[in-house]
Amino acid sequence: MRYLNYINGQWKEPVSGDYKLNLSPHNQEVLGEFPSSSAEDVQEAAAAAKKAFSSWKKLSFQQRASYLIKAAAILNEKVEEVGRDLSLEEGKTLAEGIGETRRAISILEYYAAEARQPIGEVIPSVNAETFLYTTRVPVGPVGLITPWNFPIAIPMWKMAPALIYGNTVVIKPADITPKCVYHIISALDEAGLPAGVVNCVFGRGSVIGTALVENPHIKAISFTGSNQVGHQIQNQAVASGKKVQLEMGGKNPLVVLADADLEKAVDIAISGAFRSTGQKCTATSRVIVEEGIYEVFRDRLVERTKQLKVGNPLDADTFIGPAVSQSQLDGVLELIEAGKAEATLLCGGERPTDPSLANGFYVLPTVFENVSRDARIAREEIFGPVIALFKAKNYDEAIELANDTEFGLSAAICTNNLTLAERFVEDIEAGIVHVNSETAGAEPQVPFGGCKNSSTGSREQGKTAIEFYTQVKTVYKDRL
Ligand SMILES: NC(=O)C1=CN([C@@H]2O[C@H](COP(=O)(O)OP(=O)(O)OC[C@H]3O[C@@H](n4cnc5c(N)ncnc54)[C@H](O)[C@@H]3O)[C@@H](O)[C@H]2O)C=CC1
Ligand SMILES: O=C(O)CCC(=O)C(=O)O
Repeated sequence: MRYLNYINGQWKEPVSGDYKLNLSPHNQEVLGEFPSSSAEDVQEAAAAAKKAFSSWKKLSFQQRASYLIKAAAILNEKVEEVGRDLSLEEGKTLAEGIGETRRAISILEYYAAEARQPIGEVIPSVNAETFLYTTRVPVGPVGLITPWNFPIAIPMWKMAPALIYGNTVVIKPADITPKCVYHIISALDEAGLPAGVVNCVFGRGSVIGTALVENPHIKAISFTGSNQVGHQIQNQAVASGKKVQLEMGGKNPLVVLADADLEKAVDIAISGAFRSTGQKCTATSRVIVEEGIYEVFRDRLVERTKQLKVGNPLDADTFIGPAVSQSQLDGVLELIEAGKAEATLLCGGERPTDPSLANGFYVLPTVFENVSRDARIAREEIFGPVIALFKAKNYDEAIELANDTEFGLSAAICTNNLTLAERFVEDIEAGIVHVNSETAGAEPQVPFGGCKNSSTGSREQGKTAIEFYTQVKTVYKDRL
Protein backbone atom coordinates (compact mmCIF):
# COMPACT_ATOMS: atom_id res chain seq x y z
CA MET A 1 0.00 0.00 0.00
CA ARG A 2 1.12 3.55 -0.77
CA TYR A 3 0.92 6.10 2.07
CA LEU A 4 0.92 9.89 1.63
CA ASN A 5 2.05 13.02 3.42
CA TYR A 6 -0.59 14.84 5.46
CA ILE A 7 -0.61 18.57 4.79
CA ASN A 8 -3.35 21.08 5.59
CA GLY A 9 -5.83 18.33 6.39
CA GLN A 10 -5.24 16.48 3.07
CA TRP A 11 -3.35 13.29 2.22
CA LYS A 12 -0.90 14.48 -0.45
CA GLU A 13 1.62 12.98 -2.85
CA PRO A 14 5.16 14.25 -2.30
CA VAL A 15 6.26 16.88 -4.83
CA SER A 16 9.09 14.58 -5.99
CA GLY A 17 6.62 11.74 -6.75
CA ASP A 18 9.17 9.40 -5.14
CA TYR A 19 8.48 6.74 -2.53
CA LYS A 20 10.60 4.50 -0.32
CA LEU A 21 9.75 0.92 0.65
CA ASN A 22 9.05 0.28 4.32
CA LEU A 23 10.70 -3.08 5.06
CA SER A 24 10.44 -5.54 7.93
CA PRO A 25 13.75 -5.90 9.82
CA HIS A 26 12.82 -9.56 10.41
CA ASN A 27 12.73 -10.72 6.78
CA GLN A 28 12.68 -7.67 4.46
CA GLU A 29 8.98 -8.16 3.71
CA VAL A 30 7.54 -5.00 2.11
CA LEU A 31 5.13 -3.36 4.55
CA GLY A 32 4.17 -0.39 2.39
CA GLU A 33 5.72 2.59 0.66
CA PHE A 34 6.07 6.06 2.06
CA PRO A 35 6.89 9.44 0.47
CA SER A 36 10.50 10.50 -0.11
CA SER A 37 9.64 14.12 0.42
CA SER A 38 11.64 17.19 -0.48
CA ALA A 39 12.05 20.70 0.92
CA GLU A 40 8.97 21.92 -1.01
CA ASP A 41 6.71 19.52 0.91
CA VAL A 42 8.16 20.81 4.19
CA GLN A 43 7.56 24.42 3.14
CA GLU A 44 3.97 23.67 2.28
CA ALA A 45 3.47 21.89 5.61
CA ALA A 46 5.05 24.75 7.58
CA ALA A 47 2.88 27.30 5.77
CA ALA A 48 -0.22 25.24 6.64
CA ALA A 49 0.88 25.04 10.29
CA LYS A 50 1.38 28.81 10.36
CA LYS A 51 -2.05 29.47 8.86
CA ALA A 52 -3.80 27.12 11.29
CA PHE A 53 -1.98 28.53 14.33
CA SER A 54 -4.03 31.74 14.63
CA SER A 55 -7.32 29.90 15.11
CA TRP A 56 -6.00 26.82 16.98
CA LYS A 57 -4.38 28.93 19.69
CA LYS A 58 -7.69 30.72 20.28
CA LEU A 59 -9.61 27.55 21.15
CA SER A 60 -10.07 26.81 24.81
CA PHE A 61 -7.87 24.14 26.34
CA GLN A 62 -10.97 21.98 26.75
CA GLN A 63 -11.83 22.32 23.05
CA ARG A 64 -8.33 21.25 22.08
CA ALA A 65 -8.48 18.37 24.58
CA SER A 66 -11.64 17.05 22.92
CA TYR A 67 -9.64 16.15 19.78
CA LEU A 68 -6.99 14.38 21.84
CA ILE A 69 -9.65 12.38 23.68
CA LYS A 70 -11.30 11.34 20.41
CA ALA A 71 -7.95 10.33 18.87
CA ALA A 72 -7.12 8.29 21.99
CA ALA A 73 -10.42 6.40 21.67
CA ILE A 74 -9.81 5.75 17.96
CA LEU A 75 -6.31 4.39 18.61
CA ASN A 76 -7.60 2.34 21.50
CA GLU A 77 -10.01 0.52 19.18
CA LYS A 78 -7.13 -0.65 17.01
CA VAL A 79 -4.41 -1.01 19.60
CA GLU A 80 -3.59 -4.59 18.55
CA GLU A 81 -3.29 -3.67 14.86
CA VAL A 82 -1.10 -0.62 15.55
CA GLY A 83 1.05 -2.55 18.03
CA ARG A 84 1.54 -5.29 15.45
CA ASP A 85 2.51 -2.75 12.79
CA LEU A 86 5.00 -1.26 15.24
CA SER A 87 6.50 -4.66 15.92
CA LEU A 88 6.62 -5.45 12.19
CA GLU A 89 8.43 -2.27 11.17
CA GLU A 90 10.67 -1.70 14.21
CA GLY A 91 11.38 -5.28 15.31
CA LYS A 92 10.54 -5.04 19.01
CA THR A 93 8.37 -7.87 20.33
CA LEU A 94 4.61 -7.85 19.82
CA ALA A 95 4.04 -7.38 23.56
CA GLU A 96 6.36 -4.36 23.50
CA GLY A 97 4.67 -3.02 20.34
CA ILE A 98 1.21 -3.23 21.89
CA GLY A 99 2.55 -1.92 25.20
CA GLU A 100 4.09 1.10 23.48
CA THR A 101 0.83 1.81 21.64
CA ARG A 102 -1.01 1.73 24.96
CA ARG A 103 1.60 4.12 26.31
CA ALA A 104 0.93 6.51 23.41
CA ILE A 105 -2.81 6.41 24.16
CA SER A 106 -2.16 7.12 27.80
CA ILE A 107 0.04 10.11 26.81
CA LEU A 108 -2.89 11.55 24.82
CA GLU A 109 -5.20 11.04 27.79
CA TYR A 110 -2.69 12.58 30.18
CA TYR A 111 -2.28 15.76 28.10
CA ALA A 112 -6.03 16.00 27.49
CA ALA A 113 -6.39 16.08 31.29
CA GLU A 114 -3.72 18.80 31.54
CA ALA A 115 -6.37 21.05 29.97
CA ARG A 116 -7.87 21.31 33.45
CA GLN A 117 -4.67 22.34 35.19
CA PRO A 118 -3.68 25.90 36.10
CA ILE A 119 -1.32 27.63 33.67
CA GLY A 120 -0.31 30.69 35.63
CA GLU A 121 0.02 32.31 39.02
CA VAL A 122 -1.34 35.36 40.76
CA ILE A 123 1.49 37.20 42.49
CA PRO A 124 1.06 40.12 44.93
CA SER A 125 2.19 43.38 43.36
CA VAL A 126 4.01 46.16 45.20
CA ASN A 127 1.14 48.35 44.04
CA ALA A 128 -2.17 47.73 45.85
CA GLU A 129 -4.15 48.58 42.70
CA THR A 130 -2.34 46.18 40.41
CA PHE A 131 -3.55 42.70 39.63
CA LEU A 132 -0.30 40.92 38.77
CA TYR A 133 -0.36 37.48 37.22
CA THR A 134 1.33 35.16 34.75
CA THR A 135 -0.23 33.22 31.94
CA ARG A 136 1.23 31.10 29.16
CA VAL A 137 0.99 31.38 25.40
CA PRO A 138 1.94 28.82 22.77
CA VAL A 139 5.26 29.14 20.98
CA GLY A 140 3.81 28.84 17.45
CA PRO A 141 4.15 26.17 14.78
CA VAL A 142 6.68 23.60 16.05
CA GLY A 143 8.85 21.09 14.19
CA LEU A 144 9.14 17.59 15.64
CA ILE A 145 11.90 15.24 14.47
CA THR A 146 11.50 11.76 15.89
CA PRO A 147 13.52 8.51 15.93
CA TRP A 148 12.71 4.93 15.01
CA ASN A 149 13.21 3.25 18.39
CA PHE A 150 9.97 4.41 20.04
CA PRO A 151 8.10 5.14 16.82
CA ILE A 152 4.72 5.84 18.44
CA ALA A 153 5.51 6.89 22.03
CA ILE A 154 8.09 9.57 21.22
CA PRO A 155 6.07 11.27 18.44
CA MET A 156 3.10 11.25 20.82
CA TRP A 157 4.99 12.68 23.79
CA LYS A 158 6.05 15.59 21.61
CA MET A 159 2.79 16.04 19.69
CA ALA A 160 0.26 15.80 22.54
CA PRO A 161 1.76 18.59 24.70
CA ALA A 162 2.46 20.71 21.60
CA LEU A 163 -1.23 20.53 20.66
CA ILE A 164 -2.83 20.93 24.07
CA TYR A 165 -0.83 24.10 24.76
CA GLY A 166 -2.03 25.62 21.46
CA ASN A 167 0.85 25.02 19.05
CA THR A 168 0.51 23.61 15.55
CA VAL A 169 2.83 20.86 14.35
CA VAL A 170 4.94 19.68 11.46
CA ILE A 171 6.31 16.23 12.23
CA LYS A 172 9.05 14.38 10.39
CA PRO A 173 9.11 10.78 11.61
CA ALA A 174 12.14 8.51 11.21
CA ASP A 175 12.08 7.27 7.64
CA ILE A 176 12.55 3.60 8.59
CA THR A 177 9.51 3.47 10.91
CA PRO A 178 6.89 5.71 9.31
CA LYS A 179 3.75 3.66 9.82
CA CYS A 180 3.27 4.36 13.51
CA VAL A 181 3.10 8.11 12.92
CA TYR A 182 0.74 7.43 10.01
CA HIS A 183 -1.57 5.74 12.56
CA ILE A 184 -1.40 8.77 14.90
CA ILE A 185 -2.12 11.18 12.08
CA SER A 186 -5.05 9.12 10.80
CA ALA A 187 -6.52 9.01 14.31
CA LEU A 188 -6.26 12.80 14.62
CA ASP A 189 -7.73 13.21 11.12
CA GLU A 190 -10.62 10.90 12.00
CA ALA A 191 -11.09 12.85 15.23
CA GLY A 192 -11.80 15.91 13.05
CA LEU A 193 -8.72 17.96 13.92
CA PRO A 194 -8.92 21.25 11.98
CA ALA A 195 -6.85 21.42 8.77
CA GLY A 196 -3.22 22.46 9.19
CA VAL A 197 -3.03 21.89 12.95
CA VAL A 198 -0.95 18.76 12.42
CA ASN A 199 1.10 18.12 9.29
CA CYS A 200 3.29 15.13 8.59
CA VAL A 201 6.07 14.97 6.03
CA PHE A 202 7.72 11.58 5.50
CA GLY A 203 11.27 11.31 4.25
CA ARG A 204 14.95 11.26 5.09
CA GLY A 205 16.31 13.62 7.71
CA SER A 206 19.40 14.33 5.64
CA VAL A 207 17.15 15.51 2.75
CA ILE A 208 14.35 17.41 4.50
CA GLY A 209 15.62 17.96 8.05
CA THR A 210 17.37 21.25 7.36
CA ALA A 211 14.34 22.62 5.48
CA LEU A 212 12.25 22.02 8.61
CA VAL A 213 14.80 23.25 11.14
CA GLU A 214 15.48 26.46 9.21
CA ASN A 215 11.93 27.21 8.09
CA PRO A 216 11.00 30.73 9.27
CA HIS A 217 7.39 29.75 10.18
CA ILE A 218 8.64 27.12 12.64
CA LYS A 219 9.37 28.61 16.05
CA ALA A 220 10.71 25.61 17.98
CA ILE A 221 12.30 22.24 17.24
CA SER A 222 12.05 19.15 19.44
CA PHE A 223 14.39 16.32 18.42
CA THR A 224 15.18 12.83 19.68
CA GLY A 225 17.99 10.85 18.07
CA SER A 226 21.75 10.70 17.77
CA ASN A 227 24.15 13.20 19.32
CA GLN A 228 25.72 13.96 15.97
CA VAL A 229 22.44 14.99 14.30
CA GLY A 230 21.19 16.63 17.51
CA HIS A 231 24.13 19.01 17.70
CA GLN A 232 23.83 19.88 14.03
CA ILE A 233 20.15 20.68 14.53
CA GLN A 234 20.93 22.73 17.61
CA ASN A 235 23.36 24.93 15.67
CA GLN A 236 20.89 25.42 12.81
CA ALA A 237 17.95 26.07 15.11
CA VAL A 238 19.78 28.55 17.31
CA ALA A 239 21.16 30.35 14.24
CA SER A 240 17.61 30.78 12.95
CA GLY A 241 16.39 32.03 16.35
CA LYS A 242 14.39 28.99 17.41
CA LYS A 243 13.84 27.32 20.72
CA VAL A 244 15.37 23.83 20.70
CA GLN A 245 15.03 20.70 22.79
CA LEU A 246 17.25 17.65 22.22
CA GLU A 247 17.06 14.15 23.68
CA MET A 248 20.08 12.14 22.60
CA GLY A 249 22.30 9.32 23.74
CA GLY A 250 22.94 7.43 26.94
CA LYS A 251 25.53 5.04 28.39
CA ASN A 252 23.44 4.09 31.34
CA PRO A 253 24.94 2.33 34.36
CA LEU A 254 23.37 -0.25 36.65
CA VAL A 255 25.24 -0.52 39.96
CA VAL A 256 24.77 -3.80 41.86
CA LEU A 257 25.95 -3.70 45.47
CA ALA A 258 26.97 -6.82 47.38
CA ASP A 259 23.84 -6.85 49.55
CA ALA A 260 21.42 -6.87 46.58
CA ASP A 261 19.00 -9.72 45.89
CA LEU A 262 21.07 -11.47 43.23
CA GLU A 263 18.25 -12.98 41.16
CA LYS A 264 16.31 -9.71 41.07
CA ALA A 265 19.45 -7.79 40.13
CA VAL A 266 20.08 -10.18 37.21
CA ASP A 267 16.46 -9.72 36.05
CA ILE A 268 16.89 -5.96 36.22
CA ALA A 269 20.13 -6.11 34.21
CA ILE A 270 18.64 -8.36 31.53
CA SER A 271 15.45 -6.42 31.13
CA GLY A 272 17.23 -3.05 31.08
CA ALA A 273 19.92 -4.12 28.65
CA PHE A 274 18.21 -6.50 26.24
CA ARG A 275 14.53 -5.60 25.84
CA SER A 276 13.81 -3.84 22.55
CA THR A 277 17.16 -5.32 21.41
CA GLY A 278 18.93 -2.72 23.56
CA GLN A 279 17.68 0.02 21.24
CA LYS A 280 16.69 2.50 23.94
CA CYS A 281 18.48 5.65 24.96
CA THR A 282 17.70 4.48 28.51
CA ALA A 283 19.04 0.93 27.99
CA THR A 284 21.49 -0.47 30.55
CA SER A 285 24.86 -0.49 28.89
CA ARG A 286 27.31 -0.79 31.79
CA VAL A 287 26.76 -3.09 34.77
CA ILE A 288 29.03 -2.26 37.71
CA VAL A 289 29.09 -4.98 40.37
CA GLU A 290 30.62 -4.81 43.84
CA GLU A 291 33.46 -7.31 44.15
CA GLY A 292 31.92 -9.46 46.92
CA ILE A 293 29.31 -10.84 44.50
CA TYR A 294 30.96 -10.13 41.15
CA GLU A 295 31.73 -13.72 40.10
CA VAL A 296 28.41 -15.20 41.19
CA PHE A 297 26.46 -12.33 39.55
CA ARG A 298 28.50 -12.64 36.34
CA ASP A 299 27.97 -16.40 36.07
CA ARG A 300 24.23 -16.11 36.65
CA LEU A 301 23.93 -13.21 34.17
CA VAL A 302 25.71 -15.19 31.46
CA GLU A 303 23.69 -18.33 32.16
CA ARG A 304 20.41 -16.39 31.92
CA THR A 305 21.53 -14.42 28.85
CA LYS A 306 22.26 -17.62 26.94
CA GLN A 307 18.66 -18.77 27.59
CA LEU A 308 17.01 -15.69 26.03
CA LYS A 309 15.07 -16.42 22.86
CA VAL A 310 16.19 -14.35 19.89
CA GLY A 311 13.65 -14.57 17.10
CA ASN A 312 10.71 -13.32 15.10
CA PRO A 313 9.21 -10.45 17.12
CA LEU A 314 5.71 -11.76 16.46
CA ASP A 315 6.41 -15.11 18.20
CA ALA A 316 5.02 -15.13 21.73
CA ASP A 317 8.20 -16.53 23.33
CA THR A 318 10.65 -14.12 21.67
CA PHE A 319 12.58 -11.90 24.06
CA ILE A 320 14.88 -10.17 21.54
CA GLY A 321 13.85 -9.24 18.01
CA PRO A 322 16.10 -7.92 15.24
CA ALA A 323 17.98 -4.63 15.13
CA VAL A 324 15.96 -2.09 13.18
CA SER A 325 18.13 -1.89 10.05
CA GLN A 326 21.24 -3.15 8.33
CA SER A 327 23.17 -0.02 9.29
CA GLN A 328 22.09 -0.33 12.91
CA LEU A 329 23.19 -4.00 12.92
CA ASP A 330 26.50 -3.09 11.27
CA GLY A 331 27.16 -0.44 13.93
CA VAL A 332 26.46 -2.91 16.75
CA LEU A 333 28.62 -5.63 15.16
CA GLU A 334 31.46 -3.14 14.67
CA LEU A 335 31.42 -2.26 18.37
CA ILE A 336 31.22 -5.94 19.32
CA GLU A 337 34.34 -6.61 17.21
CA ALA A 338 36.06 -3.69 18.93
CA GLY A 339 35.01 -5.23 22.25
CA LYS A 340 36.52 -8.59 21.36
CA ALA A 341 39.88 -6.87 20.90
CA GLU A 342 39.70 -4.79 24.06
CA ALA A 343 37.80 -6.97 26.59
CA THR A 344 36.81 -10.59 27.35
CA LEU A 345 33.72 -11.91 25.56
CA LEU A 346 31.55 -14.03 27.90
CA CYS A 347 28.63 -14.84 25.58
CA GLY A 348 26.99 -13.78 22.32
CA GLY A 349 29.21 -11.62 20.15
CA GLU A 350 27.83 -12.89 16.87
CA ARG A 351 24.72 -13.32 14.75
CA PRO A 352 22.45 -16.30 15.47
CA THR A 353 22.93 -19.33 13.24
CA ASP A 354 19.21 -20.25 12.99
CA PRO A 355 18.50 -20.24 9.21
CA SER A 356 15.00 -18.83 9.76
CA LEU A 357 16.64 -15.61 10.99
CA ALA A 358 19.16 -15.34 8.17
CA ASN A 359 17.30 -12.51 6.38
CA GLY A 360 16.81 -10.45 9.53
CA PHE A 361 19.13 -8.05 11.34
CA TYR A 362 19.66 -10.31 14.32
CA VAL A 363 22.47 -10.33 16.85
CA LEU A 364 22.84 -12.45 19.99
CA PRO A 365 22.74 -10.78 23.41
CA THR A 366 26.33 -10.17 24.38
CA VAL A 367 28.22 -9.77 27.65
CA PHE A 368 31.83 -8.59 28.03
CA GLU A 369 34.05 -8.38 31.12
CA ASN A 370 37.54 -7.04 31.82
CA VAL A 371 36.51 -3.86 30.05
CA SER A 372 38.94 -0.98 30.42
CA ARG A 373 37.50 2.46 31.05
CA ASP A 374 38.67 3.83 27.74
CA ALA A 375 37.47 0.88 25.63
CA ARG A 376 34.99 1.89 22.93
CA ILE A 377 32.35 -0.41 24.46
CA ALA A 378 32.79 1.43 27.76
CA ARG A 379 32.39 4.89 26.27
CA GLU A 380 30.24 4.81 23.13
CA GLU A 381 26.50 4.35 22.95
CA ILE A 382 26.02 0.90 21.35
CA PHE A 383 22.22 0.86 20.94
CA GLY A 384 22.25 -2.93 20.78
CA PRO A 385 21.96 -5.88 23.21
CA VAL A 386 25.42 -5.55 24.75
CA ILE A 387 26.51 -5.35 28.41
CA ALA A 388 29.95 -4.25 29.56
CA LEU A 389 30.58 -5.64 33.05
CA PHE A 390 32.81 -3.85 35.56
CA LYS A 391 34.00 -4.92 39.01
CA ALA A 392 34.09 -2.23 41.73
CA LYS A 393 35.82 -2.50 45.14
CA ASN A 394 33.04 -0.64 46.93
CA TYR A 395 30.25 1.94 46.54
CA ASP A 396 32.71 4.82 46.06
CA GLU A 397 34.50 3.14 43.20
CA ALA A 398 31.16 2.08 41.67
CA ILE A 399 29.83 5.64 41.62
CA GLU A 400 33.08 6.94 40.21
CA LEU A 401 32.89 4.39 37.38
CA ALA A 402 29.19 5.09 36.82
CA ASN A 403 29.84 8.82 36.40
CA ASP A 404 32.83 8.28 34.10
CA THR A 405 30.88 9.04 30.92
CA GLU A 406 29.95 12.02 28.78
CA PHE A 407 26.29 10.98 29.07
CA GLY A 408 23.79 11.36 31.92
CA LEU A 409 20.37 10.08 30.95
CA SER A 410 19.37 7.31 33.34
CA ALA A 411 21.01 5.15 36.02
CA ALA A 412 20.01 2.42 38.47
CA ILE A 413 21.22 0.84 41.68
CA CYS A 414 20.31 -2.52 43.24
CA THR A 415 20.74 -2.53 46.99
CA ASN A 416 18.87 -2.99 50.23
CA ASN A 417 21.09 -0.41 51.93
CA LEU A 418 18.87 2.64 52.32
CA THR A 419 21.76 4.97 53.09
CA LEU A 420 23.68 4.00 49.97
CA ALA A 421 20.52 4.12 47.84
CA GLU A 422 19.95 7.70 49.03
CA ARG A 423 23.58 8.60 48.42
CA PHE A 424 23.30 7.19 44.90
CA VAL A 425 20.32 9.41 44.13
CA GLU A 426 22.48 12.38 45.15
CA ASP A 427 25.81 11.29 43.64
CA ILE A 428 24.81 9.97 40.26
CA GLU A 429 25.02 12.33 37.31
CA ALA A 430 21.79 11.34 35.56
CA GLY A 431 18.41 12.91 34.84
CA ILE A 432 16.49 9.72 35.72
CA VAL A 433 17.44 7.51 38.68
CA HIS A 434 16.05 4.09 39.58
CA VAL A 435 16.45 2.29 42.88
CA ASN A 436 15.90 -1.46 42.49
CA SER A 437 14.39 -1.10 39.01
CA GLU A 438 15.88 -1.06 35.51
CA THR A 439 17.36 2.01 33.81
CA ALA A 440 14.74 1.98 31.02
CA GLY A 441 11.12 3.09 31.17
CA ALA A 442 9.31 6.41 31.16
CA GLU A 443 5.96 7.20 32.73
CA PRO A 444 4.12 10.01 30.93
CA GLN A 445 3.26 12.07 34.00
CA VAL A 446 6.86 12.77 35.07
CA PRO A 447 9.71 14.69 33.43
CA PHE A 448 11.98 12.76 31.07
CA GLY A 449 15.49 13.85 30.14
CA GLY A 450 19.12 13.78 31.09
CA CYS A 451 22.12 15.84 32.02
CA LYS A 452 25.62 16.17 30.51
CA ASN A 453 25.66 15.28 26.81
CA SER A 454 22.31 13.43 26.86
CA SER A 455 19.86 16.32 26.66
CA THR A 456 19.60 20.02 25.93
CA GLY A 457 16.69 22.30 26.72
CA SER A 458 13.86 21.74 29.14
CA ARG A 459 12.59 18.27 29.99
CA GLU A 460 9.94 16.41 28.01
CA GLN A 461 6.74 14.84 29.37
CA GLY A 462 4.85 15.41 32.58
CA LYS A 463 3.95 18.94 33.61
CA THR A 464 7.42 20.07 32.60
CA ALA A 465 6.54 19.83 28.90
CA ILE A 466 4.74 23.15 29.31
CA GLU A 467 8.15 24.85 29.59
CA PHE A 468 9.10 23.98 26.04
CA TYR A 469 5.74 24.34 24.34
CA THR A 470 4.74 27.68 25.88
CA GLN A 471 6.14 31.05 26.80
CA VAL A 472 5.31 32.89 30.01
CA LYS A 473 3.48 36.18 29.74
CA THR A 474 3.53 38.45 32.82
CA VAL A 475 0.51 40.72 33.10
CA TYR A 476 0.23 43.94 35.17
CA LYS A 477 -3.46 44.88 35.19
CA ASP A 478 -4.40 48.24 36.66
CA ARG A 479 -7.61 50.23 36.90
CA LEU A 480 -7.76 53.52 35.00
N1 LIG B 1 18.21 9.00 21.88
C1 LIG B 1 17.52 8.13 21.18
O1 LIG B 1 16.44 7.76 21.58
C2 LIG B 1 18.03 7.66 19.88
C3 LIG B 1 19.38 7.56 19.66
N2 LIG B 1 19.82 7.12 18.46
C4 LIG B 1 21.28 6.96 18.29
O2 LIG B 1 21.62 7.35 16.98
C5 LIG B 1 22.25 6.29 16.28
C6 LIG B 1 21.91 6.37 14.82
O3 LIG B 1 20.48 6.27 14.61
P1 LIG B 1 19.80 7.16 13.48
O4 LIG B 1 18.48 6.68 13.11
O5 LIG B 1 20.78 7.28 12.36
O6 LIG B 1 19.61 8.54 14.28
P2 LIG B 1 19.44 9.97 13.66
O7 LIG B 1 19.84 10.96 14.69
O8 LIG B 1 20.07 10.03 12.33
O9 LIG B 1 17.85 10.08 13.39
C7 LIG B 1 16.90 10.63 14.29
C8 LIG B 1 15.92 11.51 13.50
O10 LIG B 1 16.65 12.62 12.94
C9 LIG B 1 16.42 12.69 11.53
N3 LIG B 1 17.60 13.26 10.88
C10 LIG B 1 18.69 12.61 10.41
N4 LIG B 1 19.55 13.51 9.86
C11 LIG B 1 18.98 14.73 10.00
C12 LIG B 1 19.39 16.04 9.64
N5 LIG B 1 20.55 16.28 9.05
N6 LIG B 1 18.56 17.08 9.94
C13 LIG B 1 17.39 16.86 10.58
N7 LIG B 1 16.95 15.63 10.92
C14 LIG B 1 17.74 14.58 10.65
C15 LIG B 1 16.13 11.25 11.16
O11 LIG B 1 15.46 11.18 9.91
C16 LIG B 1 15.26 10.82 12.31
O12 LIG B 1 13.96 11.31 12.13
C17 LIG B 1 21.77 5.04 17.00
O13 LIG B 1 22.66 3.99 16.85
C18 LIG B 1 21.71 5.53 18.43
O14 LIG B 1 22.99 5.47 19.00
C19 LIG B 1 18.95 6.80 17.45
C20 LIG B 1 17.60 6.89 17.62
C21 LIG B 1 17.04 7.30 18.88
O1 LIG C 1 12.85 3.90 28.32
C1 LIG C 1 11.86 4.28 27.71
O2 LIG C 1 10.77 3.71 27.81
C2 LIG C 1 11.97 5.47 26.82
C3 LIG C 1 13.30 5.48 26.15
C4 LIG C 1 13.45 6.53 25.13
O3 LIG C 1 12.82 7.53 25.17
C5 LIG C 1 14.40 6.36 24.03
O4 LIG C 1 15.05 5.33 23.94
O5 LIG C 1 14.48 7.28 23.20
